[in-house]
Parts: sequence; C-alpha cells; structure tokens
Amino acid sequence: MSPDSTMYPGWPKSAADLVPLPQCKGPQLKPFKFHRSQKIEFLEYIGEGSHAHVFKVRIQESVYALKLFRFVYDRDWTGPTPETDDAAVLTKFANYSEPFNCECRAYGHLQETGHENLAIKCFGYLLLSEGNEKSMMNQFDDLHLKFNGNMNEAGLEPVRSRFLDENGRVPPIRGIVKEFGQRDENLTTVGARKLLSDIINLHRLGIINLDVAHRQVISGKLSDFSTAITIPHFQTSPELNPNLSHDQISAMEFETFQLSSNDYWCFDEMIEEINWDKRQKKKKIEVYALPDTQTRYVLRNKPPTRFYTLVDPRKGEGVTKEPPVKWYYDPDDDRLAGILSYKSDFSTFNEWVYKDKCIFPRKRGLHGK
Ligand SMILES: Nc1ncnc2c1ncn2[C@@H]1O[C@H](COP(=O)(O)OP(=O)(O)OP(=O)(O)O)[C@@H](O)[C@H]1O
Repeated sequence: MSPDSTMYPGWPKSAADLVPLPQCKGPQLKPFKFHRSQKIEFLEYIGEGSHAHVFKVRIQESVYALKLFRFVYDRDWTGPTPETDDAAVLTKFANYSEPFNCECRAYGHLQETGHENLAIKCFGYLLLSEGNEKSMMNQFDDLHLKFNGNMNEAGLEPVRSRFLDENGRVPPIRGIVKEFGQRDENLTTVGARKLLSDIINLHRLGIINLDVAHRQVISGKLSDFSTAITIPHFQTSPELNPNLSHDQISAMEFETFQLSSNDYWCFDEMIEEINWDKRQKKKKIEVYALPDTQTRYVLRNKPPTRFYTLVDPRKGEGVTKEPPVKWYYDPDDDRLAGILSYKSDFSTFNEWVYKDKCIFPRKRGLHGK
C-alpha cells in the first residue's frame, strides 16, 4: 500500500514513504522526526475522546502527549452518501474529513502560516511501529483499549482490517505528537478572552468546526482538531468542484456559516456552564462571543435583526492587526432562520454525494430530487 493511494497510510518501507499527510489539496503535516531510535516509552494513559486514546510518552529525552487515532466508523465523519466500501471513493472524502486527517490539515496550516501559537504545539505525525504497538497494548492490557470504532461503541466493526496490504497486514495506528500540557480546570476572564481571540484567529486562517469545549483546553490553548475543517475543503470551497449548481453553492455557503457560528455558540455555552459551576463565587467570566439576541433567540422568541459570525473563514484574511470583519448572513426563508436559531454542535444540513469524480452537497431529506 503506498500512502497516497489508500484510505489509511500503509507500513512505511523506508523514511521516503513518510510523506506529508494527507495527500490532497491543502495543508499537510510532516512526520515526527525521530533521532536514532524509534522507541517510544509509554509513561501514562491520559484519557480518551471519541476519536483517539492519548498517552504521556517519552521519546529520547523529551516528554510528549501522543494522540493515537482510532479507526472510527465511517458514520463518525463526513463521508459519502450512500455509505460505500469503495476505498477510492472513501479516500477522496477521508483525506479531508477523517479525524486524523482533519488534525493533520489544521496543524499543517498553523505551521505553514507561522501561527502554531494558536494551539497546543504539534511535532508531527507518526505511524506506530509493530513493536511500539505491542508494548503499548501489553503495558495497558488492563484497559482493554480498542482502536476500532468510537468511545461509546468501541469494537463493533473491524474497521481497521477492511483494507489489508499485499502481505495481509492491517494498517499501522496513526498518531500525532504534541506538547504535553495540563487540563485547564480554572478558566478565568483573561484566559477566556485569549481563547476567544484564538478562535477568531483560527477562523481568519480558514480553520473552523473546532468542537469548542472546556475539556479541549490544554494549558490555555485549544488542543483537539479532529473535527476541524481547514479551507480549502469540499464542504466550504466551491472552487474544488467546477460543476456545482447555484443552489449547491448556496447550500455550502449556508453550512459554512452555520459551522462557523457553532464555534461561537459552543464558546458561549462553555462560558455559561463554567459560570453556572462558579455560581456561589463572585468572579464570573464576562466574555461572550455573540450578543444574546443571537444566541438566546429561542428563549426570547424573537429573531435577531441579522445573523452574523465574527469572521468569514472563506476569505482567508489571515491574522493581521486589523480588527476582523463580521460576516452577515441573511437567510432566504424562515426555515433557514430557524436552523440558525438553534444551537447544534455540528451541522447536518448537507449530505455529500460522489459523482463524476467530484463531491456534491445535497440538502438532507431531498433524496431523489
Ligand atoms: N497535549 C495534551 N496534553 C495533555 N493531555 C491531553 C493533550 N491532548 C489531549 N489530552 C487529554 O486527552 C483527552 C482526549 O484528547 P482529545 O480531545 O484530543 O481526543 P478526541 O478523541 O479527539 O476527543 P473528542 O471526543 O473531544 O473529539 C483530552 O480531553 C485531554 O484530557
């Protein structure tokens, strides 16, 4: 299996096989540089999320966090409708939206633009060797770690063994090496203001769908990009498909707006939750991303005058000293306004269809039309 022709990168035969990933248009992440030995010392199991198990590790003399990605179910990321086992079709989508690739693309873009400081630092990807996998599994045998599926439904389907190489081997576990940090138990107003500014700057760089939540904040920074959409992306960028209709472009624009606003909704919700926990104490966090006329429309039963987010990520304006320019969106009808008025962590507005070697959006619920 060569790394560029399969859903998952295969076993490298030499260092030359460790190409920057993913192999599609847009940013890529370089491999982690091992010096001398490839030995990884697993120090501690830190925790898990929907997409990965995270360990504290030592490589040579340095300590890192190593995020080892699961082979998640196809339904857990934005893949083709209807579902397919066709590796070539899956790969077209997975390169952009499978969790490991989402994280590679986001970090790759932060590195190429010189804005690594907007997230916990990343040192590259690795493909876990058989020896390192074996010692990790033996050492944490009591945890019964599963690498197929997601956190709530682990191991139901043999995702990893779908695409074997010419020697009948499953692909290696993919990992991303990061700075080891600490959970931010006590977010303050200063920390929240900094975090909001980071989110705005990530949007200015064209990185959205950040799954903003308190658990993602490590040493004061966002740390998890396994759902991130980094532009150019088939969900946001009409230039990737010259055959889109006007309606399809509008549907993509709507979804991009929705996903962008979701990040601010999630930020505001995180602040509300923290403040609720602190309700006995005086020091509440006073930082919100959007005015409550927009985020609490449902309670007020009164639509905002206009919907906006703080940045149009499609512009790729970059991080500058100029204040960001708001993106106003005027929905064509009440149904769209209704969708924008309800918080949702992720969009389900479009599903994605593969046709004539291109990816097209289709509004959910319009099958056959
Ligand atoms: N760099 C780090 N340093 C220390 N701990 C970390 C680091 N990165 C992640 N963690 C811990 O590991 C947990 C899981 O990591 P992460 O959120 O990246 O995984 P995920 O599977 O993408 O999660 P999610 O379900 O939130 O998408 C985090 O909640 C955090 O507690």
